[in-house]
Amino acid sequence: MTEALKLPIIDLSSPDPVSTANSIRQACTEYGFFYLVNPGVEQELVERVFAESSNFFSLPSEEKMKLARKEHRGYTPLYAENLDPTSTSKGDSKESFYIGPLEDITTVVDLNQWPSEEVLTSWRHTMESFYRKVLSAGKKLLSLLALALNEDEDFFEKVGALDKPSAFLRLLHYPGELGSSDEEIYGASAHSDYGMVTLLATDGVQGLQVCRDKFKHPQLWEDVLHVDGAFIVNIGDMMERWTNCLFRSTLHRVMPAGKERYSAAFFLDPNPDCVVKCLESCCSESSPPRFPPIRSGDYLKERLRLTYAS
Ligand SMILES: O=C(O)CCC(=O)C(=O)O
Ligand SMILES: [Fe+2]
Repeated sequence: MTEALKLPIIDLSSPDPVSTANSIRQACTEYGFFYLVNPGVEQELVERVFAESSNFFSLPSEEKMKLARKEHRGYTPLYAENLDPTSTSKGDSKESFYIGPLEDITTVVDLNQWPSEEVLTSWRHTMESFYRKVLSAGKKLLSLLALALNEDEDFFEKVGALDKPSAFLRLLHYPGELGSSDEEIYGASAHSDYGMVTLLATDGVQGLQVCRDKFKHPQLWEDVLHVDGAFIVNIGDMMERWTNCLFRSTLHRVMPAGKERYSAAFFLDPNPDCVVKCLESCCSESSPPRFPPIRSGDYLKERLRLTYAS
């Protein structure tokens, strides 16, 4: 039996940054998860993203495999990924599509892969609009996270995290029918996110669960219900390092719902050259840094290598 978790609700449009930052601090220390309302991304756009996502995932497998993941952009088929290295499962029952930074074409080549415009005419435009809007919500949220950590609101800019951030939009599709199997198959097996912060849009089909205490046995998994118009935000491991574990990167997973499910996760991670080093306000003589400083790009590369190793 699982119970639904009542996560805190943070309003990104609140005119009072100080009280919002206080609420964020509490949410991140207690849960590492919260709902973000009024993110400045229209519901109509979110619905179009899911409709276009469905158009892509409905294409024949050979078509999708033409855009197979390269440079961490493009399509990953069912069972390609096992997020829980301790599990022997054949992989997660999800397929996905990654879209990386939308570089200014005058300065850097676009490494993204896009479905043919003849087949999916408005697909790229929809995804680019969504990417830009969520990135802008994420940057605003990071200024509040900085305040929540007693830093200046432009802290993440000053340390170089937001100069060409490593921000990846991942469209996810969990099929409804899985066929029979002896092994336990997860939509997404238990994991914590690797980076700074994740903003997740879900389509209303249940499945996401969190485990607030990973050391407790047996583990208690609680449902995170969908809230219309809200993003589900969670703290990633890199932010946990930055804050010396003050902010929690919480274990989560997606259970098969017996019903098809779409979601879109936006992983907002620092520029690869940004060095993640314990914040002064988060360590002391009695609580020294638990992790050495690390270049963000090196950390993420290793985590991704392990995920796609098998
Ligand atoms: O699809 C979801 O609800 C969660 C996906 C997720 O946790 C991830 O991709 O890291
Ligand atoms: Fe995740």
